[in-house]
Amino acid sequence: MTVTREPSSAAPRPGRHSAVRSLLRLWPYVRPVRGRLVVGALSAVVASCLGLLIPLTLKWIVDGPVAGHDPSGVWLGGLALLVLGVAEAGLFGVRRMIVAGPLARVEADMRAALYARLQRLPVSFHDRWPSGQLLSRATTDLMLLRIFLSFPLTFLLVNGVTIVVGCVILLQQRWTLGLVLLAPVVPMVVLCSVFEERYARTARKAQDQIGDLTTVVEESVLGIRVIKGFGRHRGQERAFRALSWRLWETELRKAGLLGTLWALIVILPELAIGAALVLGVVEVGDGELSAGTLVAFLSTALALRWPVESIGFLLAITNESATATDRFFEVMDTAEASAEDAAAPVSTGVRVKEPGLRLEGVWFRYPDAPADAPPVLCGVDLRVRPGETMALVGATGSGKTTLTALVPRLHEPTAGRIVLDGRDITGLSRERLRELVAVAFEEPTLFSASAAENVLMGAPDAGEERLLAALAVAQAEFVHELPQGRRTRLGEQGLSLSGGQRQRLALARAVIGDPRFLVLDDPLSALDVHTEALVEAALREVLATTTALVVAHRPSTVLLADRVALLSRGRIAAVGTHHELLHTNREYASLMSGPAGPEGGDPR
Ligand SMILES: Nc1ncnc2c1ncn2[C@@H]1O[C@H](COP(=O)(O)OP(=O)(O)OP(=O)(O)O)[C@@H](O)[C@H]1O
Repeated sequence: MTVTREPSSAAPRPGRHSAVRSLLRLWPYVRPVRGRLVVGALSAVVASCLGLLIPLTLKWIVDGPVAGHDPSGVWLGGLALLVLGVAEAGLFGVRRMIVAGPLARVEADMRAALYARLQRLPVSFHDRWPSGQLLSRATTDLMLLRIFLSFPLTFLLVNGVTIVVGCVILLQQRWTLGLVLLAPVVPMVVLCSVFEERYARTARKAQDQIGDLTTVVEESVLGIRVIKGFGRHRGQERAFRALSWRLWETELRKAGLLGTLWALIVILPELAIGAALVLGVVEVGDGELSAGTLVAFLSTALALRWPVESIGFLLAITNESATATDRFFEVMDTAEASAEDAAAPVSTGVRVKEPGLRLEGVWFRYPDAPADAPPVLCGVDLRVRPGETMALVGATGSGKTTLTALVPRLHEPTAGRIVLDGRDITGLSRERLRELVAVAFEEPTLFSASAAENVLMGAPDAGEERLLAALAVAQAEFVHELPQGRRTRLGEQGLSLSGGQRQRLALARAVIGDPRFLVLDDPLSALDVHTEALVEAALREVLATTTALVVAHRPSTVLLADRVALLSRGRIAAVGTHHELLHTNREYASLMSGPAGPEGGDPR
């Protein structure tokens, strides 16, 4: 068995739009640099059209100075060719200089917008979307879009104009030969539209598979300890190889489609040029056409080869970019549709003059839970008085963590409401709610910043004194022993620390802001008995002035609380002091004394 997630199509996605409609959605990001893009495109159009003057100059040289044996005229013609070549190259260079910087800005702006949106998305969104899918959208997809804006977007226009101008020149030179050259246009248009549809599907598949692969790599790196500990590296390797194999197959299909299109796009015009050459030579032989005109005609046709041939390649990148745009906006749109505030039940606005924390008829079911699964919480009523510490006890899987996540609005209740100091939390701004409520989870997450920065996340404006006090409460003074003291940078996710050290830093982060409400999800589970006793002694002082809800598995943690609430089958089954419940409630007594609880869980 491997620990990889399902290929992701987990990431929900709507049906595909046309490539143009998808790409038009980039406009708000491209708008600020539109001037530069237009100037860049115009320079490239002028450069490309200057290239088309070269065959006309050749015609002048052949029919004029060469036919008239005029060496100075040939030199003049050569000089004109040189000037045209230099001007063409110079203008293409100018275009690059004009657009490179602004387009890097567009990419950075889009990435920043995506990152900001990801930060604001509800936890339920992150539960649903594999992280690799989000990573690949923020990196490879956005890079692809920058490449599209700087190259294919301009060159689809430039090559289109060049082909039209070239065709006019060809028809003007000799319309009969011109028609021969234009004959492949209709089959090529049909081919391109069939290709567009097929390539779009395959490109989408490949980009999603890159996301899946990124997820596997990310999970393997983050979970390297588990993988090594269980000797699962071969299984992981197999999973990775299977996914890369699938990606390889899709990439081969893409290459096959592109190869077929390219071959036809190259062969059809070559055949037409061959036919025109034969006809042209016959006409020159019959004296109906000058040699210079034939040279100019064929040079123009050859000059149009690259613009025509590149169309397949440009269409391919355009298609992939449309897919990348869809993938980018799938996240941005989901965010708009399911942003926390939008998902929140409408605030009743009722002000109850009652301090403390109250849960009223709270129901909750995870959005991605199976349809036949019962709700995790089924009408929870609980009141925590101001300054009181309420322990929340229940069997494993009874919904304690879920309940605590509702208070800081990491999830929204399906029904019912949560009231802090008489105000429905849905009526409080996010900032106000974060000021009022601090949380510490059983699985402490630290960031690759210094120990002090991690703690100060709980109160960015707190000074040195409060930082030291919070570290003392959490018995996290070990940070002073680190190589650079509390300024020591912690490794990724704080993995350079022990589980207990991480928990203590997370606890310090929760208490530093001196919050009115403290929600602790079994915050001492990784501590040894001695350290736990020290933290509890210090925490008692903090809890004396704070209204707290503390998930507890062990009697020692329960004893921190004034009262205990027993969560069972989605409801609060009993509330009382630890000793009252021990004597009056068999389920509670069994949970606290060790044997498996009634839900079959391990009460630890
Ligand atoms: N993101 C999720 N999506 C769907 N179901 C979930 C999700 N998270 C938790 N659950 C389910 O919700 C139920 C309650 O989980 P929760 O983590 O709240 O239990 P708990 O009482 O805190 O357990 P423990 O004591 O082991 O920490 C479990 O059945 C779990 O499988």
